[in-house]
Amino acid sequence: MRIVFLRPLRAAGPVLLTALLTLLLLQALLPAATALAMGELVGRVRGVPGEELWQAVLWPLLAFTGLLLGTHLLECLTEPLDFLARARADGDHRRRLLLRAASTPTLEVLERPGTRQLLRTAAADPENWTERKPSDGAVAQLRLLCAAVGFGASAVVLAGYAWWAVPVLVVPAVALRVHFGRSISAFVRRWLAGTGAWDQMMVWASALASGGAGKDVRVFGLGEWMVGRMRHHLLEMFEPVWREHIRHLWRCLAHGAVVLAVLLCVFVPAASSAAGGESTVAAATAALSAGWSLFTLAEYCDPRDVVGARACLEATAELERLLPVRPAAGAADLAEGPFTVRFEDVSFRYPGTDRTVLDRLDLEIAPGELLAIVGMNGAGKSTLIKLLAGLYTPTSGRITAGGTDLADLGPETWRRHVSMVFQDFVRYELSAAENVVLGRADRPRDEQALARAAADAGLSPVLQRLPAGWDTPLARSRTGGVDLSGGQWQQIVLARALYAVHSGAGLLVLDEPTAHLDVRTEFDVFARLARRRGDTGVVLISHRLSTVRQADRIVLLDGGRITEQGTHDELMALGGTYAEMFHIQAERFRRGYDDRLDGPPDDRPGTATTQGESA
Ligand SMILES: Nc1ncnc2c1ncn2[C@@H]1O[C@H](COP(=O)(O)OP(=O)(O)OP(=O)(O)O)[C@@H](O)[C@H]1O
Repeated sequence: MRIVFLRPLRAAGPVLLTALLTLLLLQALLPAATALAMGELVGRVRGVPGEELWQAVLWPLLAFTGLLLGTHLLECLTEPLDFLARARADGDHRRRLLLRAASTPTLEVLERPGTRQLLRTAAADPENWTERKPSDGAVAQLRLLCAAVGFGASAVVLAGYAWWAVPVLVVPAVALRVHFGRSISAFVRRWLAGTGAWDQMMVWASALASGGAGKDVRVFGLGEWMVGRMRHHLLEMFEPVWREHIRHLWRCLAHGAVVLAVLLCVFVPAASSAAGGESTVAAATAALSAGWSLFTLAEYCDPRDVVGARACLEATAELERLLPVRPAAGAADLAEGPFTVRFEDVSFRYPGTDRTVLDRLDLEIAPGELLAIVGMNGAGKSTLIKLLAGLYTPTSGRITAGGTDLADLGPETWRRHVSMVFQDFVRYELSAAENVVLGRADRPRDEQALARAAADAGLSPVLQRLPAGWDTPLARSRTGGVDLSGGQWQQIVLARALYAVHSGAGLLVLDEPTAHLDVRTEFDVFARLARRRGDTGVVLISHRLSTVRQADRIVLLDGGRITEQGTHDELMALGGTYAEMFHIQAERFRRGYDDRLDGPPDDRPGTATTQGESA
């Protein structure tokens, strides 16, 4: 894969980049200029009477002093510009990467294990010394280019004083640089080969330090065992690294010996020819200085930066290939007003698996209908609503809304019309209000919709207890923040989905939205939802059949197909799997085992069939 290391630096902007390049170039040219100034200085001293010496050396001395000061000044100026250019380049890299990852229309590609690893490598967030940010590679390449110019300048100065020394020094300097780069690559590869063991070591390290596993560590006395596992994985990773380290050390010593031998090959003849009067001391001094700079310039760029950044940039290039850019809004849009959603002969398999989760399924969700989907664990209920959300596309068949295929609507258009509560919802460390208005983050905050969503989700008593009401951060780690209980979080997430509905979404999908709620709150929330849903279609997945029975229609999913459907009473009369599940839950409740069916007295299965609403 062809990697253009300098590309990330485009984000630094032309002015900053030109300034940085100029400074780096000047720094690279300093050794050649210093060699010239030294030669000139020493040359002026020779044969000048004492009283004229000061006059003779004044200008070369000033030039030499200027070069020394210039070295320091250039370093001071380069550092902040270098920092700024790197920050801009890496910031831009991360922004592009995260936007790309967040813009995939479906989750399919993100869920592949390979993609996750690529995202981690491309994240420009080094976790060990082998990893580098894109800016490290880019600046290293920039330095390499400047070093090549400086190298050429030093070679020219050297040729001016001792042409024969040029091949004697240049060839080994370049060869040693290439060899050193290869040695570093081998070292990095050895490190990377051990990252699996490192990850395993980190599992135990974080378990030992975490509060969650801390209980197991104490109860089962796992401390020593875990430390032993850590040590095992640590040695698994580091023993080969240490061996490579020793080899690298020997290589460095060998390099030093070669540099010394090569320099002596030039210095000794240069010094002896100056001593013998065949050349001047000035020529010897300049030649020695320029010759030495050839080797120091070879270190102007750290090969680790290039090798480390290569992995990051290769992962980025691979992600650019894998992750499609943000799709343009679909050409079609839904007509204003209520719409019907249809699953037409839909089958689905998760990518990389051969199990058919949904099998030629047909289903219709009418506007204003409260549809419940039930089924055993793993029946495909959550999968069905992920397809409905457009997070996956059907393997075959199609899903339509208002007669238009979701694929033609495009994910961005469709998501304005649908609102969801997922089983595994995310707790954002934001204020209560910010958490709710995320339901329509693309619009300005709508106070009326916010108040209605809070009332419908039964959130008002929770808000009253929050120290700063809507503005309270929902994380104890933030100043003035609080931690909510699981049920209270569920109400926040429900309010978020309802906020989207009050802002125009025509379909509300709830996957186990009340699993953490107490019975009274759940009953109130559903009573309000049933009463106020208007034209909004509601799809509800719940294992609590006392909640489900309020639905207009109940659909039983089994083996990826709908095997039963009807109202609660119809399904009970049918005496099939739904009725069996309901009886089992009722029996467990009667024996006091299961809290899933407990509810207001008139709501308990087996005790009453009518629904009441509480205020
Ligand atoms: N991301 C995924 N990749 C591969 N298989 C998956 C993925 N998510 C779910 N599955 C599989 O799809 C099947 C249906 O899962 P799904 O979560 O839809 O069931 P469910 O009816 O919602 O179950 P539950 O009641 O336990 O929540 C299961 O066999 C599950 O292992």
